[in-house]
Amino acid sequence: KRHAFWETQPVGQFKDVGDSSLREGPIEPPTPLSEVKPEPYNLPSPYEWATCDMESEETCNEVYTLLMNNYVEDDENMFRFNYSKEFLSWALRPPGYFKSWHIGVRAKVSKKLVAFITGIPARIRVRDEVVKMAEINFLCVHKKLRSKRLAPVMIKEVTRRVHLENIWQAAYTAGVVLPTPITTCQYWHRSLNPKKLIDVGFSRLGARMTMSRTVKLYKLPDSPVTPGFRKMELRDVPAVTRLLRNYLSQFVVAPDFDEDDVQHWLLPFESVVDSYLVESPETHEITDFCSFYTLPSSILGNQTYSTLKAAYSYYNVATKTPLLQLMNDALIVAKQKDFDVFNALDVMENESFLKELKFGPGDGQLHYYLYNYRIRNELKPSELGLVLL
Ligand SMILES: CCCCCCCCCCCCCC(=O)CSCCNC(=O)CCNC(=O)[C@H](O)C(C)(C)COP(=O)(O)OP(=O)(O)OC[C@H]1O[C@@H](n2cnc3c(N)ncnc32)[C@H](O)[C@@H]1OP(=O)(O)O
Ligand SMILES: CCOC(=O)c1cnc2ccc(OC)cc2c1SCCC#N
Repeated sequence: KRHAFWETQPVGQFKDVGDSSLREGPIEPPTPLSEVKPEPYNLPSPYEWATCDMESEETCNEVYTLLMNNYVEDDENMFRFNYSKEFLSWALRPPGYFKSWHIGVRAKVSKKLVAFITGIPARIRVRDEVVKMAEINFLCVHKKLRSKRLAPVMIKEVTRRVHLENIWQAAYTAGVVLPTPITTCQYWHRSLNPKKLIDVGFSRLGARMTMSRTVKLYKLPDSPVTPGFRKMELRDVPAVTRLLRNYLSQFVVAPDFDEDDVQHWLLPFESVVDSYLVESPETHEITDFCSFYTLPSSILGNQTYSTLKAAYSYYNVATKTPLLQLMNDALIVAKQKDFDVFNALDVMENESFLKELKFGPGDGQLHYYLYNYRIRNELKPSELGLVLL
């Protein structure tokens, strides 16, 4: 069978695509908590479940090392994501998080961490419904344990633990096609250090282009051009929350951020997330906002370079400054911070600036999924207001 596991799950099935008789919303009703399986699913005998305490430096380090060696690689095995320990601790401990949703699999004898999957709670709005969901991420099975059907067991276990907290929906992304994407996005890349990207083999010199001509093509001013452009501070949380909630209301699927969420997800955190805003010099009103997160990648099989420093566009709101100018200022500060590349998905209004700011389309796609929630028709990326880490 094509998807032996996913065809058993309450997700949109390929055979249902286009069936307009199916209503939008939950696919299955909640189960009474007394009927949720109280004990963990069975693992193959050499392995055991382990709840990972991400407040523990040692455990954080084990998770970091597992992911550094076994997490997502691009199709050409040129890069592998290398989420930092600080990033993982931040990404997994938002307001209201559950430690029990940070799930590891260890070898019983050696106690070695060999697999991982996580959930964090989030309020996600789908059209007019705000739904409590789990955002599932960092699913990883050690390279030596692949293709043993471990992933379905891990997915069922995180599902069980989410159900125990009376949450029945989830959101997740993947580079692979599963039943059934709610939308499919394209990655775009803006070179900040074109020489390095050419040296590692990601980019190629354009026809009739010299290296110095290419460096000049991607050159940026030394500092942002927008008057009042500054780093976000704690005192800005209420205004940024208002700005962001209003902006995100236009999208079909978007997070329902409150001030605590904004303080966690968008306040600058060194080497993890950067956020800037425009405070009008005249009125002191906060009119615009931009942010990006730091996700390095290991460069596989290159003698000269070991790490790619990549910035990923996060949430951006332009109400007075043109979005093009705001994002160019984001590129300028990312270059100042020595990032090699600035990546963005074609979600929200990003399409309006990608080509003009010299982003090039990537060859990877990112599929978005909802678990136990049917969307009537597939969304356009521009209808999506959700960025998962
Ligand atoms: C109400 C709460 C609900 C919460 C849960 C919601 C759902 C959350 C879902 C998770 C969201 C994660 C989001 C996330 O973390 C972001 S996507 C990143 C996923 N991780 C990686 O790509 C890291 C490198 N790869 C690996 O570690 C392994 O290849 C993994 C572990 C990916 C699969 O391990 P394996 O050794 O290669 O494979 P088997 O164990 O033999 O299992 C094969 C089965 O797994 C299905 N598969 C493969 N990749 C998948 C993926 N990325 N999502 C979902 N399913 C995936 C595959 O279709 C097949 O099922 P099928 O036979 O039906 O086709
Ligand atoms: C230079 C442009 O490519 C990347 O930044 C990059 C870096 N590391 C990865 C690790 C795993 C990986 O697996 C899909 C992709 C990358 C990519 S391209 C897609 C992410 C973006 N933007």
